[in-house]
Amino acid sequence: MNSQQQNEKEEKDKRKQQHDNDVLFIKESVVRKLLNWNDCVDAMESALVAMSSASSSLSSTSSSSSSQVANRDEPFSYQTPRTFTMAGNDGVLLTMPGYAANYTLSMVTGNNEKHSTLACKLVTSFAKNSQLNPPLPTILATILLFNSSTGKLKAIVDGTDITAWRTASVSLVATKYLHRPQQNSILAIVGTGTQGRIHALAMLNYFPNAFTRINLWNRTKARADCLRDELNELFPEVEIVVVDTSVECVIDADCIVTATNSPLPLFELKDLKEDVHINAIGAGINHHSELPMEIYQFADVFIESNVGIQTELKGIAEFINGEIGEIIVGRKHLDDASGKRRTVFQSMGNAIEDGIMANLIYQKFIEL
Ligand SMILES: NC(=O)C1=CN([C@@H]2O[C@H](COP(=O)(O)OP(=O)(O)OC[C@H]3O[C@@H](n4cnc5c(N)ncnc54)[C@H](OP(=O)(O)O)[C@@H]3O)[C@@H](O)[C@H]2O)C=CC1
Ligand SMILES: O=C([O-])C1=[NH+]CCC1
Repeated sequence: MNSQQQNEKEEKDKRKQQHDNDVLFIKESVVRKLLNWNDCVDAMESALVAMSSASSSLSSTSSSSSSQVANRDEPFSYQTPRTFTMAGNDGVLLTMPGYAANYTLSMVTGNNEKHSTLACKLVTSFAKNSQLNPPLPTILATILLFNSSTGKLKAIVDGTDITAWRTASVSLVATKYLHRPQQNSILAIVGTGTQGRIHALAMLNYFPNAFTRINLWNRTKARADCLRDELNELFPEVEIVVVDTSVECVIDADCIVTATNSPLPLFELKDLKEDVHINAIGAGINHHSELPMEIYQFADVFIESNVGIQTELKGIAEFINGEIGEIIVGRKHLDDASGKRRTVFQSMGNAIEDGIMANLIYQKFIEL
């Protein structure tokens, strides 16, 4: 190491020491600059694996087993079902604490260094925010990130974009493992709010050349028109079509994203192709109101984590085939015998994803 490199290293160590003493605030505009699809997908794949390790299922059900797993080398995680505090008729505050350990971020860091993270996301959902002037996002989030060895708060990270990007990135991982889009595919985005928009961007960026057409549907058509204009600018080679009904949106689609607050199903089983993958993101009354029960019944259904299903996915628990992480680590396989297959990724969102994302943003921030 020459003297210039030595100085740079000392400078960096000093800055790190300073960061260890301070509580950092990482604001939205900074978080946004540090997000990119490959890193987020890598991080979310690690999160899904950490949630599905054998140790994680033990640790999420009993406190004594969590001490048994503490010395293991494999990735594992611990989280409890999130809490919901109603705030009047239109709002709710969710608390989402989680701990993940021994996970790697090889695509981001280029090595197999192990990481751990302890975090709690506080997230609100206020249905009428889009009607404000100027409008606010419906979902607003903040992530408290702790030193996972001492418990000392190390950063407060704006979590609104993280929530959007991590949800779409988890859908990308689910789509990759359950479906893998082929060339000349058609994508349907049902609901073009924050999640619908970020999913469209994610799918087009991460699976380049797969989708030749995107069908967009939104209850308020102007919002779908806006997204069409944005996508036309960014992806002139893709045909973007705004349609009048949610059924029209999905009827010829190979891959579907539903991202609405609809309390009622948006289409039926008979409206779908035989070989189709659905990422079901939105929550109406609960996290499975956008699809009719018969779709869950006649599809392979995968989720992120078994934690919280008894409260949030109760109505479909009997149809769930497993966690995405179980497919990633090879503990479960899709039955390929039929040739044609309907798959559903029922998304819920959870704390481990947010903790791993917040820690990734923190690492990138202190290395700027
Ligand atoms: N799985 C996960 O990890 C996450 C899930 N979510 C869920 O995703 C959904 C979308 O969130 P987000 O995009 O942030 O919210 P937005 O408010 O940005 O978008 C809401 C969308 O739902 C549509 N919508 C609302 N009510 C109905 C209805 N009755 N019928 C049809 N469409 C309806 C809206 O249409 P319009 O424009 O006409 O109002 C809009 O397209 C929510 O349910 C949210 O809870 C959010 C974050 C993470
Ligand atoms: O995981 C999440 O952050 C949320 N899921 C539904 C509303 C917010």
